[in-house]
Amino acid sequence: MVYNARWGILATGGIAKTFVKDLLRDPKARDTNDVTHSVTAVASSSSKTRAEEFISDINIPGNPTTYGSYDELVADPNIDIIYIATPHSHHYQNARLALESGKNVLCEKSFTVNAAQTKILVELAKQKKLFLMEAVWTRYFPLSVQVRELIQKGEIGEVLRVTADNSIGQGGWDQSHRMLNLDLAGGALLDLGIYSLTWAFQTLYHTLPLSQRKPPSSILSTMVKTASTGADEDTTMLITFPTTTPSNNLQRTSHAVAMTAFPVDSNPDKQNSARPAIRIQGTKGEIQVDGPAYRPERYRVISKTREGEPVKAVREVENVFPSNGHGMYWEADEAARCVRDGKLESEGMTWEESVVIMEVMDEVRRQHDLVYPEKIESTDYPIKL
Ligand SMILES: NC(=O)C1=CN([C@@H]2O[C@H](COP(=O)(O)OP(=O)(O)OC[C@H]3O[C@@H](n4cnc5c(N)ncnc54)[C@H](OP(=O)(O)O)[C@@H]3O)[C@@H](O)[C@H]2O)C=CC1
Ligand SMILES: O=C1OC[C@@H](O)[C@H](O)[C@H]1O
Repeated sequence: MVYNARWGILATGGIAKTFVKDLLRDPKARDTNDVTHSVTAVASSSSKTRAEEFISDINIPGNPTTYGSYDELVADPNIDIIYIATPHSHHYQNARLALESGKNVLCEKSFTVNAAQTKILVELAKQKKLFLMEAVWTRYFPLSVQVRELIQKGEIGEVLRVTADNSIGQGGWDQSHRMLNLDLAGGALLDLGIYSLTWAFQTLYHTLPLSQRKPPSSILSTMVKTASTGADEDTTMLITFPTTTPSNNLQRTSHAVAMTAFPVDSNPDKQNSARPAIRIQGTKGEIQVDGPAYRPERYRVISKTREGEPVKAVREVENVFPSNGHGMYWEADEAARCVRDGKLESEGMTWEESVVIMEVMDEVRRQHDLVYPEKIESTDYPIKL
């Protein structure tokens, strides 16, 4: 039996459009034969007309219902799961609205503005027996799954160090733009740094059995804020994970350097996407992942060669994007399967891991006194933002 997930789309901005286009691509093209997707409703906080335009722009079939408010959307009985695509500042209020109304939720990254908000959403989902997932789409790429499996199989030995960079070399946004606007929880850390942290965590944390996953023992960071709004524009984190599997009785820790920036670029000339944005370094070799970190295109496995040994061939694997998609359909398939199976959370991005990553970002912000407006940081509900 094929399960069809009926989606409600909350907000009609840039990523909502990209996500819905991927939802509409033929699942069979990516060998997904057990779930399909349909969009049954779209809501815009701007107007019902905006929702109608969104539908006609993308040519969404099936005549979805349109709403001029999110309140109406969450009351629609013909929705299995709501995709939240508002700015970071609004995720807590929007996700809470959906959960309080009994709806399953896939919410864009960063999940919320702080860990306290994420914890409340998780408790609510648990209490109401609803599915809730932070939409960290990169984790569901076949490439990410393969890299995690290679690490777990010991292909590069004990992984001791990861460097992950998600820097875009862009700027010049207006102060009100969501990338810079503190009222929308803008800045590099929450928007882009989350992907560098994703790589640190999915390699050094997620690859361990659940019982062995331990939050970082130390977090050091540096941050540069933009003069215009005070949002962070260049943030680097050094994250140390406690040892869980001592090798040869050596109490070694692993660590990650997670970087993100607006003014510098992980791939400056854009001519060659074969720049490793991520390096995963182990005792027996290294896996390099070519950026951008949020939409990686390939990885290569380089085995360590000892003096006198023949050099082993470098294995390079492309991440293929079936039906010329963006790659958001893999997370959508995962969400649909979880809802179908009555799972409340996804194994690829557990609630616990989302909370730990939010706690890392809280700590980095604390170290640099980066605070968003009180309304945005608040756990009160409902608040009109
Ligand atoms: N996974 C990925 O690759 C990407 C994820 N993102 C994430 O998606 C989210 C949205 O980003 P993006 O689509 O680029 O943002 P946009 O600014 O393009 O869209 C945001 C939408 O949110 C709604 N919204 C509600 N309240 C506000 C408000 N006060 N100010 C602005 N918008 C508001 C609007 O829709 P409406 O008027 O219809 O209600 C708006 O169109 C962010 O969390 C971001 O981190 C972004 C880009 C890529
Ligand atoms: O999630 C994202 O990935 C792609 C970036 O361009 C975007 O700013 C960010 O929100």
